[in-house]
Order: sequence, then structure tokens, then C-alpha cells
Amino acid sequence: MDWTVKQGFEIEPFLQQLVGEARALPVSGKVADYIPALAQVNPDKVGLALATVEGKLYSAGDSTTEFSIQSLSKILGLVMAMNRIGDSLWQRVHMEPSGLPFNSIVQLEYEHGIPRNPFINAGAILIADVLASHYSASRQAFISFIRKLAGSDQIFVDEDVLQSEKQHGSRNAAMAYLMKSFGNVEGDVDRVLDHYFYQCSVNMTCEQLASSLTFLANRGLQPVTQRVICSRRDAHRVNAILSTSGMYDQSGEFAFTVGLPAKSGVGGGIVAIVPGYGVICAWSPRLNHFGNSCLGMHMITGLAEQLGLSVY
Ligand SMILES: NC(=O)CC[C@H](N)C(=O)O
Repeated sequence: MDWTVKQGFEIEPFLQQLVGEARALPVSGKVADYIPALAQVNPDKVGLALATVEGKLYSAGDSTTEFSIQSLSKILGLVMAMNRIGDSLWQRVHMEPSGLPFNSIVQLEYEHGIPRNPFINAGAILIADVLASHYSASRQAFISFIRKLAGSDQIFVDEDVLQSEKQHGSRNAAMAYLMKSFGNVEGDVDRVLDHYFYQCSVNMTCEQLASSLTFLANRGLQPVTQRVICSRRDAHRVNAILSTSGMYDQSGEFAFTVGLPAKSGVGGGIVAIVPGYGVICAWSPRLNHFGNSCLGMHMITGLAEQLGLSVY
């Protein structure tokens, strides 16, 4: 990859340039408001961070401001479920792109309550069922896992977002009940949704997200501490599904223009994994109609092009 030959390249000034350019672009997109508490965020925030497998951290803009991680939590939930129940997981959730919006319900009935992949809402709710039934306190286990990865105890859930998710979560509840009717969700639906909404409502910064996920760029090993977070095979699998499904129904275009495993959340965050190199996290709350951050996409595209990061 090109980045190996760009040793003299100054990364941080380039991140600052990308943030500056993003801020100067004409406004496009809209903050998620179907969860009303998310609409309270300042829409003009722009943050960018890059954490490398060598333990270096570069950042620019609002990279130390907390935001709602939303669907970025689906990556961590998946890793926990893989670690907990192994390959039997793949009988209950598949690994194909859905070709539909992240919160679509139509496919789920045709496909007998088995979600297309772990990164659409139905798939993440199924994972929440696995976690809720395999941990006595799954919410605590989840936040402890994130804190361990981030090396910080200062990571919390936003209670306003959590309540707002619960009050406006009918569509997610419908999916959970549909999967329950097929026997795929095994536990109590309220408990499953409680876990799902909790993990979506965690707040983190770009810097924390980028450094927490470096194990995925490093074959499952956390750089610096050398702790095994997941197997090499599972790191490969997570990245593979991120490549095909992490950006929802824009995953094809993202592979075409950027070429990195990536995941977005409706809080405006996007993380992109560069295997062997590091993790990028971009944040800006205005979303396009796929639910992906407009400026986040713009900045990651610029960074991937400049450093030649595509895996293809
Ligand atoms: N794409 C997302 O970030 C969706 C997560 C959100 N909490 C929901 O369930 O709708």
C-alpha cells in the first residue's frame, strides 16, 4: 500500500486541512431526528482521528468531543458475541449485504427471522439477544469491554438518548418481536431491547473510537498492550462484513470510492479500518439519506486517497 512509502508525510497537518475543507463545504444532509435527543447535537461539529497499530494517535477538529456512537456499537457487540458463542452465531445471523435501509423490516419475514448481517438493526438486535442471554449483566459487560479497549473509565451512556431511543423505538421493537415469533430471538424482548438501546446510547470521542478499534487493524491483537481481543480469524470476518455491509445501502459505493471496511452510526460517526495500519474515526452529525455522515464520508475519502489506503 502507498502509505508505506509516505514515511515523511505529515499526517496531523493533513487531518487539520481535511477538517478545514469539510467545514468550508456548503451544508448538506440532516441531523438524525427520529430519535429526538440526537437532534439536540450541534450539527456543525467536525472531528477526525487516526490511530495506528504502532500506537500513534493523530487528530484534528472536534476529535475530543463526545458523541453518540449509535450503530458503531454494533462492531463491539458482534466481537463480544463471537467471543462468547463462537461459530453457532452464524446460524442465527448471516453475513450478506441487505441492499435495504438499516432499519428495514421487510426482508426479515421472507427470511424466517434471520437477519442478513450483524450491522443492520435487526442483526444487532439479534446480537443483543445473544449478549443479554449469555451475560448476567450484559449492559455492564458491554461498557466494561469498551472501557477496557479505550483504556478509560470515563465512558458513559447518555441517559437522555437512552430514554429517547426507548420512547421512539417501535420499529426496533417490531423487529425483535418478529424474530421472537420465528424463535430466533430466545430471550425476553424487553431485556433484549434494553441492551440494544443501551449500547447505542454510549458516548465516545473520535480519538477514543479510533484507538479502541485498532485491534481490528492488527489481527485481533490490541497494539501496545498486546492483549488478544479476538482471534485473527474473527478480526478478518468482522472486517469482511464491514466491507460489504457497514455503510448500509451505500456500502458498494463506499467500497468503490474508498475501499476500506467501515461502519457508520446515525450520531454522525464513521470508523474505517485500515488492516495493518490503523483506524480512522470521522464525526460530523449531518447525515445523507443512507444515514451516513456527509462530511465524515468526505474526510475519509480524502484521507484514503491521499495515503493510498484502499485494501483493493
Ligand atoms: N444506524 C444507526 O446508527 C441506528 C441506531 C439507532 N439506535 C436505531 O436503532 O435506529
